[in-house]
Amino acid sequence: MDSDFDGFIQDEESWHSLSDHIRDFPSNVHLAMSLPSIASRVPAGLPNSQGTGIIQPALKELDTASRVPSEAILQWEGLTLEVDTKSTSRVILNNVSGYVQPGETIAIIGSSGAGKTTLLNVLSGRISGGRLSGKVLYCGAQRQPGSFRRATSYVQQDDIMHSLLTVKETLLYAAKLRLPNSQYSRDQKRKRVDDILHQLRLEAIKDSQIGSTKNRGISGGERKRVSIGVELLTDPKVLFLDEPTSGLDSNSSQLAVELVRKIATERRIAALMTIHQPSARIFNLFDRVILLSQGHVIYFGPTTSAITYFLKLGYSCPVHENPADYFVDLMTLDYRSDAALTESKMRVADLAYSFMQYKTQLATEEYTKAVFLYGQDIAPKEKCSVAVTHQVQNSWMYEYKTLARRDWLNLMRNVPFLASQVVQSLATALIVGFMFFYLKHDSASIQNRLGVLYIVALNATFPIVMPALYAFFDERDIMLRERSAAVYRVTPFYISKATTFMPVALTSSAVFICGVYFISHLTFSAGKFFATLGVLSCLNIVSISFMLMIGSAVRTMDVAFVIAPGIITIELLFGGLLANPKTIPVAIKWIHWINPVYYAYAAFVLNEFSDLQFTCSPGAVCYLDGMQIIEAYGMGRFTIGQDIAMLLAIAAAFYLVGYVLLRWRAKPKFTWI
Ligand SMILES: Nc1ncnc2c1ncn2[C@@H]1O[C@H](COP(=O)(O)OP(=O)(O)OP(=O)(O)O)[C@@H](O)[C@H]1O
Repeated sequence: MDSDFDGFIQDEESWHSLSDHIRDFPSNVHLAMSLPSIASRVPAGLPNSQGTGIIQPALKELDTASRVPSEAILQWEGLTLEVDTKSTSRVILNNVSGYVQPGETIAIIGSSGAGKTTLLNVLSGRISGGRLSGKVLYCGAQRQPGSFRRATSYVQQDDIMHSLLTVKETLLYAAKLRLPNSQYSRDQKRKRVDDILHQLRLEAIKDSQIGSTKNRGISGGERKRVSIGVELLTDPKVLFLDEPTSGLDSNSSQLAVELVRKIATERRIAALMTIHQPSARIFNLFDRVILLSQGHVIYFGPTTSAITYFLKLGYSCPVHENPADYFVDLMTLDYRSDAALTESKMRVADLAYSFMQYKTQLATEEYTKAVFLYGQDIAPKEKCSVAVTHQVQNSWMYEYKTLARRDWLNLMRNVPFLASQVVQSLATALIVGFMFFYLKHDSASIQNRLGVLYIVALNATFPIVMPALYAFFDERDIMLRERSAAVYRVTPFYISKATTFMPVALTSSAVFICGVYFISHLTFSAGKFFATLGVLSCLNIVSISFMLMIGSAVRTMDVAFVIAPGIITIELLFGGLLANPKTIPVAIKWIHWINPVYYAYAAFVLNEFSDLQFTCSPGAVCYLDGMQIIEAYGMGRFTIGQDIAMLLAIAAAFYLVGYVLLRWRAKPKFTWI
């Protein structure tokens, strides 16, 4: 096991030096160790604070829970998390204990890498990987993942939202999806949104778009308040916030914390937030603070007692210094030199050890009454209840309709995307149309007809898949986040995506085929035109299903943008024009049997050439009958109907695989204790 304390705590000399400091620490009580991982490293024979004996082993008989007020909504004891790194394992959280009561706001403060987010994730039930021990109790009982998730909310550090929705729309769709129809009417949901807008002072910007790095929207502080508002809609009993002030200026940071505190107090919500280095004003807003360093608790208690506590340890915070800065400096390892690092490690170990002793002392009656840690009762006595307000899920159809409306609104607002789809289709149709202008019925037109039909098929692959894949990744991240809060099912999301991308794909293909058909003068009859359009629509459906499958299978967009074009290129290679299907080696022949481009192209060729007659040009390879061409190119194996059936079967297979992969990806893989 390895940690930043290694090489220090195991070093006997360091422990002796540490014990010198500890010896001066409160000596009116019996000192004992309750932090097993440190205790186990104390060299045998180290004198205790009175210098009269050996430091006692952990006092197992001390029930730390007995010190936790009965109204604590969430309490955690002995949380230890160990993760494996490449060469060794590392302790990220070390015997962390604490609790939070309704109506109070607690800050987890520490330098970068102290374990703040990890602690918040463990408490909110969002930790995966590593070996986690200890216990987390909700209302004094073990947490049930489903009901705990519904009773709590988590505001993530990065605010991922639909950039084209307005503030009010964002909250309204969140209310529609998160609040059950059985308990909230449409008007009540709207009222709830208005209340949140008012409470978080968002009324002035309620009609502004959220925006993103690409299109400017509301400010960072406003975005954060919208994120908080979304999570407050369900009236959570516990609100977790990961670095809600990160990236904000001091005024916005203060406003965010002030509002959280105010709402937490008014609505009796227990708010727990990580914060890196708050200003003095923000620091004073917290009811209690947890100071973390290298996974160890350095202090947990009322904010107002922190200065006194550290003073008792011999660390006097200068009058004009921000206490939070002072504490974080104390807790931070100094990597500027070996000597500074050793000294800072000593100090941090000293602080961790001192707090551990305080915890032990608190078990005694005198200390329970002492001013330091549990002297203040923030919450009036109230009974904690595990019953949650929002347990009923909305119907599948309601979720689908709401998600589809939200997706559609987003899509329609994405004017550059829509315009580029239409312009691309129109421009390509004109170029292709005039390149193969007014095809005749001679030998040369055979090659041109085969070429133009291949481009029609090609135009339903890359131009459809790539932009949709890009849009899907943004949406998928939002879905994964909303799913982690059990906001809706995966199926309505998936079907909503499949159905909202489709009209755009079909429209751009229709624009393209109309242009090409009439300018190139492909064989025109209503039957042939609509048959081509029908096959093209089926290929579009396959492309959307392929996009969903890749988007669900691959974790990052960078990889998806390598894999998707690679597969499409193979499809085009085996599509029937570049290599004759009859001559493909047996070992790889199967590729064209599962290749949608082949079936679409075969149907196009069959449709176009089946009734055509050609004249022979002197010196050219001569085919008089279109059926000869179909036979020569290996395109007549199936009827158009069979080709369409194969396309739809491939689309169904892609949809299914994509759905299974997305479900797997969206399934929470968290460790529960
Ligand atoms: N799964 C993991 N595997 C390996 N190391 C991890 C893992 N999770 C967290 N860590 C490490 O644990 C330490 C604490 O991480 P955490 O994100 O909790 O820190 P933090 O206090 O929130 O820091 P910051 O303020 O920079 O976000 C870091 O050094 C991090 O690299």
